[in-house]
Amino acid sequence: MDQSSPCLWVNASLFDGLNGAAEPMAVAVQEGRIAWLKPMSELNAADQSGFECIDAKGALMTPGLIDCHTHLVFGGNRAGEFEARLEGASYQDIARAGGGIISTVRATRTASEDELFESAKTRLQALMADGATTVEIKSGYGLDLENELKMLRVARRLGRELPVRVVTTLLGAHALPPEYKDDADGYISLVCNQMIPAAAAEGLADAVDVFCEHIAFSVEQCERVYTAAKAHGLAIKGHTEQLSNLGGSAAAARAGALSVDHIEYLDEAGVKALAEAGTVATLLPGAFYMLRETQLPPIELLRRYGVPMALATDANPGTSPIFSLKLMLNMACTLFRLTPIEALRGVTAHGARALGLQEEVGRIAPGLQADFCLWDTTNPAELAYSVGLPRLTHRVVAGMVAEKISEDAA
Ligand SMILES: N=CN[C@@H](CCC(=O)O)C(=O)O
Ligand SMILES: [Zn+2]
Repeated sequence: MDQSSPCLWVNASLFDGLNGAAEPMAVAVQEGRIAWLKPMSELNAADQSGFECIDAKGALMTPGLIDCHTHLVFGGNRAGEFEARLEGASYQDIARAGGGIISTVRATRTASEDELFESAKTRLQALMADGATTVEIKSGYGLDLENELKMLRVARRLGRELPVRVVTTLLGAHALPPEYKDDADGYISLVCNQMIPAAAAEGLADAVDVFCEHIAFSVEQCERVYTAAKAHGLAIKGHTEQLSNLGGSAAAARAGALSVDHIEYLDEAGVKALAEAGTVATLLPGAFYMLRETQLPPIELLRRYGVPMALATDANPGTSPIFSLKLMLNMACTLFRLTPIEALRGVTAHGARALGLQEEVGRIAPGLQADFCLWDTTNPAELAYSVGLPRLTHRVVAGMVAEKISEDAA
């Protein structure tokens, strides 16, 4: 991505990733990074020299949005499973009968790298059209060495070819592939001894994730994966407490996980463990909605213990075929009772923390990469309040206007 020439964005209604500003702000960008911020009332002529001035005309400026949990690369789709669930089958029943994740594994294994790239590109573009500038993408539908690496190569290529930062996560421990039926420990050995070393050696993964659940892997098996990941210098994350409480979140936190995700069944001991370890709780209201779950994540406890809450789409063909972070803002408020500002922090500052990128993206602050969005409103709460509007007018990545959707705002 090219670096931009020095730009001064003036008259912005700023939400900096944590809080809103009381008055219009000027934001200076140099060499793709935020150089400084100033209230408009303090801006003088000398500040502006050497900068190209762009008038935001009062538009809301937010950090570029961060989707810290997606499964964007996959073959086929699961519309049939959606229909079966509407007729009464549960996600767990479908998984135990060899459908669910395993049906996407079959379609992903037979797809070529180019086919996976093209379909994932369309999904990623949908997220970008909604303001995403950083997107995490997991493997997890290959479940053998060759196909897990294939998925990660596609994810890396998406980051190279599109104006968006892509963070990749190896999710070999997502489900038990048919070849290892009745030998989950043997499969975990494959993940630890072959997938993790290969993904690390080829620079294909930034982190390693697991699915800790009765229909997937035990706490002990997940701990083996964490140990191997850390030995190869990779960050760790977990799908935990989505369908039951196994204690997977506390185990992940003890191992130093960046985030634990889903967490509908998390209890107070688990919340305490997150607070002690500084692990982020990632909320995924899309899966909660699609599975018509009733168990709510422990939002009040997370607030009480000061655990940062990230928010993501979990975009995937089974539990969350939803490619809009803005819809997640609304769902986090309507379903989980987050405030609009908490929800926005979830897709900005706290989303960045869930990826270990808090010194790089997620806030509009000096030194960070200049990734931001302009919206045709002045009120941050409207991003969560309304679905379909307000419009994104500009998406800026590393100081460059990657998309200018409208002439109205600047
Ligand atoms: N919970 C496990 N994995 C995914 C679902 C994947 C699928 O059903 O294809 C999730 O995050 O919801
Ligand atoms: Zn997931």
